[in-house]
Amino acid sequence: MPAAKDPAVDTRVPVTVITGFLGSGKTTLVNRILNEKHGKRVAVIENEFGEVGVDDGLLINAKEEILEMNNGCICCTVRGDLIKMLGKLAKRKPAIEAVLVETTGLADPAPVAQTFFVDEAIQERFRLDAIITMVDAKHLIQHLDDEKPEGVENEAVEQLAFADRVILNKLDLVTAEEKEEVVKRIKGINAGAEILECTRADIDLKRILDVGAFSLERVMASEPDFLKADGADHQHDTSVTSVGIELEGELDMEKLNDWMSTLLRERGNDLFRSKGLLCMKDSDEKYVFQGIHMLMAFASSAEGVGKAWQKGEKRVNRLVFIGRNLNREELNAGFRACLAD
Ligand SMILES: Nc1nc2c(ncn2[C@@H]2O[C@H](COP(=O)(O)OP(=O)(O)OP(=O)(O)O)[C@@H](O)[C@H]2O)c(=O)[nH]1
Repeated sequence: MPAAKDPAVDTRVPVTVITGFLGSGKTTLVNRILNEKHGKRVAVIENEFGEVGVDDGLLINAKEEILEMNNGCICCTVRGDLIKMLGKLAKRKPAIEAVLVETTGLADPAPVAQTFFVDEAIQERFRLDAIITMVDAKHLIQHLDDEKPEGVENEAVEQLAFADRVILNKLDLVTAEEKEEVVKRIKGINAGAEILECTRADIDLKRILDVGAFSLERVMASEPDFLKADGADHQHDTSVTSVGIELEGELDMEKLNDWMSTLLRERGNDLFRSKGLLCMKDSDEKYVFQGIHMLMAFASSAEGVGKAWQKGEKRVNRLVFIGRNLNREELNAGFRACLAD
């Protein structure tokens, strides 16, 4: 086992892994951290599930470094990319002082954590500070109870089990009784992690950043093979897929609203997540669509959500659906029909 360094003299760059199911509020938390005047040079590594990335358009225009990894899942195929990115960050001048890794909503955090202990060069420069798991208070129980095919992990359970801190987000969407039920379920999976309650990821960042909460010894005590696992032992639920659509042209807001409302009302159970960056007829603003099961919302860059279209930026609509039983042709045709005449 690699020797642990004394945290008091450990000068390595702290890395915070932000995990949590699809739509739980990870990007909202990253934006909050980037907005905060903490005076640190922070780099963000983003990994999104799906064929079309949207999160780059949702992160605020920060001076910080944002690195995208969208060619696969961070917990299996792209671990090499993560190591390469960290290697590059380590050479930055002036030096990066903190790294945030936002995983996909379907990632198992264990192999991501393992990266910081199996690669010597990474271990020299970085230390895994904490695994933070975001929880959508409204939808967590549904995801914990989701029946998986034989041998397939439930990501929502894994993400909680591995958490050093749990952020119980979206309290505005649940009653006090519902919240208590969610807390009970979280404690049933992970009794040791501190639970921080909030809405819109509004928490005291001192409770999650540079807290030295990850303990290799503790993980090894419950998972003795943690450092030996090669990622091949965990299987994703292949019935959950994504459909990404990229389409040029201006959309008709009314048609889009009608189509999306009907789609989420009828298919919301299977549609875990939908999100998009959109171009509306007669508007220079970039619109953001956010869907989580049956809940949906539109916002625009005029309201401070996402970034406005940049000068010279090609105005292409990007929309992604993640869920079960997705019908690609139907989704493509439905979206295309929302184009303005
Ligand atoms: N009502 C409510 N909505 C929230 C809260 N926190 C975040 N949201 C909204 O939930 C949606 C998803 O938030 P994100 O931060 O994009 O979630 P995410 O975990 O990054 O999503 P993925 O990366 O797609 O897995 C957005 O529309 C947010 O504005 C909250 O506390 N309450």
